[in-house]
Amino acid sequence: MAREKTLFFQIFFSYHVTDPRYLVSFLMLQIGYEFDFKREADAMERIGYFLKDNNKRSPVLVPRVRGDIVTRRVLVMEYMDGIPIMNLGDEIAKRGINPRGKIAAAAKQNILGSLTMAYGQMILKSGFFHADPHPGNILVCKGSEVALLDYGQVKDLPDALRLGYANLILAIADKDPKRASESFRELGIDTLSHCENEEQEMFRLAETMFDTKLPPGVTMLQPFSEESSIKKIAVQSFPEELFSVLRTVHLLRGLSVGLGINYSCAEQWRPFAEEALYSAGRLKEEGDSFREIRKSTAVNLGAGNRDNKMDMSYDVPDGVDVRGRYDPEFEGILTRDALQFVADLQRGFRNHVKYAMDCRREAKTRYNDGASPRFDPATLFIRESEWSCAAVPPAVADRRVEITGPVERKMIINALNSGAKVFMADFEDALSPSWENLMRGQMNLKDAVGGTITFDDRARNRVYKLNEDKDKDKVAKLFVRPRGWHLPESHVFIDGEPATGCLVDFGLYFFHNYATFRETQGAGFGPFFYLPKMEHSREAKIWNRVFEWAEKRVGIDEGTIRATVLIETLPAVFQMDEILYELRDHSVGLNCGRWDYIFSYVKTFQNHPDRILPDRGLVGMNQQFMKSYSDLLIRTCHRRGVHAMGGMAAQIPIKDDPEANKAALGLVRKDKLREAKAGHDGTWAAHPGLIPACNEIFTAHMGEAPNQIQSATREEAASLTVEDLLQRPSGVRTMEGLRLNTRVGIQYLAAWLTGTGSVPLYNLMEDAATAEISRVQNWQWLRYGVELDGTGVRVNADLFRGVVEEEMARIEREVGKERFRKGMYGEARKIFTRQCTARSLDDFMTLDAYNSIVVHYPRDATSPKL
Ligand SMILES: CC(=O)SCCNC(=O)CCNC(=O)[C@H](O)C(C)(C)COP(=O)(O)OP(=O)(O)OC[C@H]1O[C@@H](n2cnc3c(N)ncnc32)[C@H](O)[C@@H]1OP(=O)(O)O
Ligand SMILES: O=CC(=O)O
Repeated sequence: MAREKTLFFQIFFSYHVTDPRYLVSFLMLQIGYEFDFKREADAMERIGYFLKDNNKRSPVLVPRVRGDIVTRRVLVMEYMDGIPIMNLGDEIAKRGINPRGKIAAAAKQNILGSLTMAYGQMILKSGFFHADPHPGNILVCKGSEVALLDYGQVKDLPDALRLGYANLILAIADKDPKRASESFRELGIDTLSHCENEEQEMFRLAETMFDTKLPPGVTMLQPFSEESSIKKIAVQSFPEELFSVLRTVHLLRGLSVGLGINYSCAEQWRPFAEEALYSAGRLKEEGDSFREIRKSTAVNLGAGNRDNKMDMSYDVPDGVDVRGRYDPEFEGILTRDALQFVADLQRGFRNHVKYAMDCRREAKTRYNDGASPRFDPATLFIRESEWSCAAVPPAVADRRVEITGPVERKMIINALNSGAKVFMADFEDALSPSWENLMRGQMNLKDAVGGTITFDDRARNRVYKLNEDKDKDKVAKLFVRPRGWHLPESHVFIDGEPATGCLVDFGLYFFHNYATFRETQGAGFGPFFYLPKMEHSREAKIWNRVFEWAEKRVGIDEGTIRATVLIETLPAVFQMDEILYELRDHSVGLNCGRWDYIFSYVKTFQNHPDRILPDRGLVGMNQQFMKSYSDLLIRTCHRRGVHAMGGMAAQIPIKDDPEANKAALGLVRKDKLREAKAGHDGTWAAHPGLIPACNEIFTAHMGEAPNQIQSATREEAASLTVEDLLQRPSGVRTMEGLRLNTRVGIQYLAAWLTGTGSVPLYNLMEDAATAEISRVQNWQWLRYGVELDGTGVRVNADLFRGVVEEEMARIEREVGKERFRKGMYGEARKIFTRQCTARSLDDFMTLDAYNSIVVHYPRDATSPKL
């Protein structure tokens, strides 16, 4: 902070050294103001009202004044209970909080975010602002709320300067040197530049003076170094009124340095600058690009602006902190009541989830020490006794073809219209869980359940909407797959911790849709869910309790929410009866999540050199461990009276090669025929183009019967042994296998990092589960230095480095230079390589990659790393 003050005075002197009267009059004026308490009280009230009027909740606390007893010499105001921001470090230490941990980072972001928001609004929207954010004037109160004290130094910017400054903020945020130069002129900042690249230097000067962001690695600016813009450009005149802005920005920068958060206030203030210029008629709403800018910022120029309000934050209940970008469109999802519902869920179940994750870690240690998953003797009675799950709801008795896909608007409409019986709308493996994707996904589902969803594809002049006769069963029934228990939602903090991702997905979807869903889709049942990646029945028990809790909370009949559990981890195959038992009142079957299952095989046996997989392409349903798993699942489900769903063939239609397309479709048909014959009640399709074939095969096999629950008992599967279930898949390991894993893994991650969670690659569907196989298989081959068949070559770090290099070059050739340059391939390569070469295998690649897509408000504030 002291450094920032020095910098401010250095700049001050450099501009006014020729006329010391400036400094004397400036100081006299400020000192006079400091001792006029009546003026101070008025300023405090004016700013307090302004911030309250323009926000649902003021970003900072402004003390209330006891106006009746204020005089020029006496100021009486509300007592603010907090600690000075200078003591924040001590307080964090005193409370035993890790100063570099997530909680401390979250608190600091909150503090700086609140101050930035308040100052942006005051300076740019009102022009009347508190001009003294030095640390002594900032208190940190309960829940990281910030109180702003001491209104002795306030500034009332003339409109011309306020708008000129708004223009400069946009120039800095947009990195537009031309606009910055124009703004300088507009503000009356004259320079005497004789340097070569004058416009660029002016822009650097603008950034140095009016933005908080420091260049990478710099913690202190050196304004008078030979390289500095101030040296290169002599500032001849500078409007005195702007000094308070300059000083405020520099104090904010000092705070940000102190808090360890390097961020750009110009970027954060862009919406306020736009609002100011827009209201003054200087910025026109022109076409899509302007709307896009508005969408991507936190400003509310939409409905909320009609009454001239600018709501910049969600209305949250106590203990809830939404760190994701504010968007007025998301407000319909993030209502106070919905957030309260999610917070109550989180509070009720967080300890159960933590315990379950601890148990996962313990089991992992056992497997790493040589044990294998097995049936649990303690739950023999569940496996051996006769019991059934609750009857299948009539609305979903027939599930012969289910389509899956991310919660993307057009795909939701296409999937619901596709002719499939069910659409599994995915917040999990097919979705990259960015804030935007999650919130838009919730909005899309709400519209889908309400039957109002439409999508206007202007480029193709096509409007998408739901099939007209939805009452005639032409619209697929919706199942929603929330994320797995392990994934956090780092844009929503509850009581200082990131929320559990699946509780946010479930909570928001359930809260907004349960009533309509039950009326229009579920015939009194629902909503319906798919539950992923569980390893043990204790995790199913948590879900069961969540369902009971939700039913009770909203007053619907117990046992009417229904869920299908994906059996997609190796330990879970030994827990199928137990999982159904825990969910017996809420179950509607199990599903063979084959891709995650393969991934889990490698993960579970990561320390078992005798379990190394062949090429990924060879690990199909014909391998003994895969076939046995599907057979046992069918037997288990049918014995308990629920659906045994098949899985996903990876082939998708191939548009430009009829022969290849025929072959791909042939493989899908073969896979579906195997499933139907084995006794599955239905299957998954990745693409609408596969639905007719899947339908035809299941219908040919099942006829008019809605399922095979009664007819395909598969009693003989009871004799399957542990060895059948664990048998290592056979086949060769090849250089091409290693290469394919590498280019698929990197391309998938590159797509995921840019917001796409399922992609077609080499004519196959790729999502997080299939990409995980590529990752863990490379890791396994590297870890054990496997010999590639027919070459005598062993996989090692050098070989892998070369493969990565060559495959990156191939990807660049395939996708084209331009797309490659603009994409996230470099970052994806880094993550994928790190994951494949790590000493110990990370549980999930997406946990690591998630750090790259979490964006907290304010943007660029450091996000807690997982
Ligand atoms: C292992 C697991 O967890 S499996 C479950 C998770 N994975 C999934 O759900 C994958 C779902 N499938 C998909 O995402 C896509 O089909 C992909 C990425 C595999 C292929 O996508 P694309 O190559 O873009 O498909 P393509 O161009 O052939 O699409 C043609 C049309 O079908 C639509 N479409 C494709 N797949 C789907 C789908 N799953 N649901 C709804 N519509 C779809 C497209 O939107 C497009 O519509 P349009 O003609 O109106 O524009
Ligand atoms: O989630 C499905 C899978 O196959 O994995």
